[in-house]
Amino acid sequence: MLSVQTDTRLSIFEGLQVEELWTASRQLGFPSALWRLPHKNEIQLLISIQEGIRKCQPELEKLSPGFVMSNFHWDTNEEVLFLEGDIILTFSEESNIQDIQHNVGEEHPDVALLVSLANEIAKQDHEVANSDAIAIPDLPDLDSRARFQRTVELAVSAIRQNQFKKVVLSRTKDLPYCEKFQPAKAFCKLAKVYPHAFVSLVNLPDRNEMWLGASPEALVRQDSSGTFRTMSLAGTQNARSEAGELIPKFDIRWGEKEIEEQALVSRYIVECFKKIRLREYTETGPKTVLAGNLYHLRTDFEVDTVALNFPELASVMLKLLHPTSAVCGVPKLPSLQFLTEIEGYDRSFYSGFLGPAQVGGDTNLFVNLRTVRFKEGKATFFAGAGITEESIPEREWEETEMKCDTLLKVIAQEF
Ligand SMILES: C=C(O[C@H]1C=CC=C(C(=O)O)[C@@H]1O)C(=O)O
Repeated sequence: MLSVQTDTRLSIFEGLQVEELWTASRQLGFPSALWRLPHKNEIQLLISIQEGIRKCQPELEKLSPGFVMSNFHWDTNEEVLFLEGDIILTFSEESNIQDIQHNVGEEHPDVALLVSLANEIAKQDHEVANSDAIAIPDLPDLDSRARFQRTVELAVSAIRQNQFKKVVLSRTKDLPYCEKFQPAKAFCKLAKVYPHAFVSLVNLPDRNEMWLGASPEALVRQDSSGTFRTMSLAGTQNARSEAGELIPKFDIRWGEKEIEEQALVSRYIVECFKKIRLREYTETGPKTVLAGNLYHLRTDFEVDTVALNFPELASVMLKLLHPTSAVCGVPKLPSLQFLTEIEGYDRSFYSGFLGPAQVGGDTNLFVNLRTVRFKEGKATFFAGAGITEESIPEREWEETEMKCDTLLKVIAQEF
């Protein structure tokens, strides 16, 4: 598909801010995605004007610029959601438009409508606050706590009976949110607070859902120079002391449980490379990394796909890797079966994958973690924890609470 770049000074988008365009696009019912890659300043906004949400095979190197999103339960022959990049705007940190790519000309009536609505919104009162938009309950949710801890006990006993070695069990936390809540504002706040994360906000109008997240975990990345990257991420510790201060990285000590939990994920990735007889990869780590309010253990893997003449590596690895043992378990099939039966809810897009494909020649898919779904006045936070033989149910519950807090503490605060 033809992609045209516009001189931003001559564009009808000139002067518009990311939040105005996001809100206008949402009001007009256009599927859209907003994201900020880890350690980057630019924010990108993709709007699908013409076709709504499509489905496609994730043959990543063959896709036109767009945004991919998949459920956790994804069979490798199944298609994934694809938001076509009819317009892709790049904003600087100060929210100025730096670059515009589009398949749809600026003379298209829907583009004109979008811009005129965004201009209207820009003129409106900016004082609408996000404060108190999400109500945080004072009381712990004892029912779901007891239920989750029971699933952990059952997992530990299944592990002791050698049904599997590790399983990642997850849960949700539902909170009401009101009309005042502005997701694009929450996105900008998360992007500022979590420079290490892949921060994203996706609007899926046909489901009447929005997904906001700050993921610490890359699944497959392949840039235009042909470097492929993935990582194993597991093991969790609070990064803040009781006084709320950041604990220095060098003070963090990992127990055997976490070291083994993360090593299982690394081994799983190496097994995937072995399946395709790929030996030329570099492996760095494990090292302690900060992810929002938490520390994790991470090992990075890198492959030069040009040297190996393997341009489709990202697509091949996506099918092999998902679901990794950071979100499912080891071995994959019995742990998947166990969690599907025991969790008692549908993970939907949580612990699936999402991200831009072929935008500027780069593909960056992340595991959909530290995420919240907004639907019909209910904000549903999702979090999981890796369960091994040594797991203590209460601690695993606390870990899922801390993971929910990664988003909750930031977006429920006053703006
Ligand atoms: C499953 C989640 O995190 C994964 C990634 C990092 C650490 C994890 C852990 O320590 O259990 C999980 O494997 C989640 O955030 O919901």
